[in-house]
Amino acid sequence: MTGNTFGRVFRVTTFGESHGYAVGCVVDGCPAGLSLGEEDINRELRRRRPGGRFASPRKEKDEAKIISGVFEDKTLGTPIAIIIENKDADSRAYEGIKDLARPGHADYTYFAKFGTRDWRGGGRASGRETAARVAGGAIAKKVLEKFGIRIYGYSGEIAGVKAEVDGEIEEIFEKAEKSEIRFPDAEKEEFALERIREAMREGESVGGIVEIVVRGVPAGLGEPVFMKADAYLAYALMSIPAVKGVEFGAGFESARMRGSESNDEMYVEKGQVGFYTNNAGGVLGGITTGQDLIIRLAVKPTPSISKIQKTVNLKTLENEEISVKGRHDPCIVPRAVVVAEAMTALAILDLMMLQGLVPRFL
Ligand SMILES: Cc1cc2nc3c(=O)[nH]c(=O)nc-3n(C[C@H](O)[C@H](O)[C@H](O)COP(=O)(O)O)c2cc1C
Ligand SMILES: C=C(O[C@@H]1CC(C(=O)O)=C[C@@H](OP(=O)(O)O)[C@H]1O)C(=O)O
Repeated sequence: MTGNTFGRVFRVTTFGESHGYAVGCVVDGCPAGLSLGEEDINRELRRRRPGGRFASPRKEKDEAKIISGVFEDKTLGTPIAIIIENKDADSRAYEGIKDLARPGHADYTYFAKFGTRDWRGGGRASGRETAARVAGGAIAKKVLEKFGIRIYGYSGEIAGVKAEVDGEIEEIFEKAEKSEIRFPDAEKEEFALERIREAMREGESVGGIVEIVVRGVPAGLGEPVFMKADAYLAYALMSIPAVKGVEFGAGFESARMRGSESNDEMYVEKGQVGFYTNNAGGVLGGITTGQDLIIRLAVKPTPSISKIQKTVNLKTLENEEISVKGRHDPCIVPRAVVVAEAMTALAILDLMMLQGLVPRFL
């Protein structure tokens, strides 16, 4: 048990360090006969890759090479191995701080656990590792599409600026995809951008909220009592670096409601059970209700900032000060959206496969 694999039936193992030769993944358990090409994966990788005015300026093409498991554009049912080369790692900014633990990053805890670490960047704790999850998630998304399940993600809040959205999720998603920061509210976007710019000027960073809506999930997915659909999704989503909280539906707001406000009242129409509201976020008793899944993730501000902070030298055990230079995301939220979609896809597909809902041959 090394913690590098997610999933019970549809399993994804990621490998690679941010400043090593490559990152990548091995996907095991994918049904045979799924049409799959590198472009299916690259489309998702492009949505996540660094670059642009409000992201790390590291220039990575993030082009996937499929080196196993696909023949004549179809999956074989054998392990699918994908490699994404690191083409633009630049370790110079890390040389002067190689023994210092960046506050908020994983330098101290990796050192405490392993007694060593790849100081050239975040290593396996780097946001770069999430490119590999997005590659695996792209495959899961393709399988889910066959079952009419679609996952939509966007930036719900950035630096305290909330997107006001309403209307169909497809439209919200399209608006978000047009925005540099995946913010679906054009009016408020300028305020969010200004908060990011301000943080950048001050050597700071900001956080926010990723929102995920999953449409087309059948009622009845998820296992009592521990492999609950919400518990498993929360586990998947909390594994994303910088995610500090996950809520479903009314989430933490439920704590302030009365029973009659929180309960989703029900009705029957033409023999079908329906709900007037969705405070549950699409899960009751760990089992999906057939409504949209509504999930929100709290993403913390990027830990690597140039503002001077107190820290420790892991070698000499002396108190020191640190200012982190280099190429960092001023706000992780817009890029984490894509990672959250991928982890959602992996968890939902795995739950479906656990229940025997996906044949071995598609
Ligand atoms: C897509 C993505 C991009 C990230 N970019 C950066 C970055 O540029 N600089 C940084 O210090 N942390 C970045 N992070 C966050 C760190 O990887 C994360 O905070 C660190 O591993 C510590 O883990 P924790 O915050 O989950 O405790 C990024 C995370 C993600 C998901
Ligand atoms: C390279 C990516 O993001 C990186 C995530 C990251 C971190 O510490 O998490 C630090 C920066 O990289 P570097 O190690 O080069 O300083 C980001 O650019 C990526 O997501 O592809």
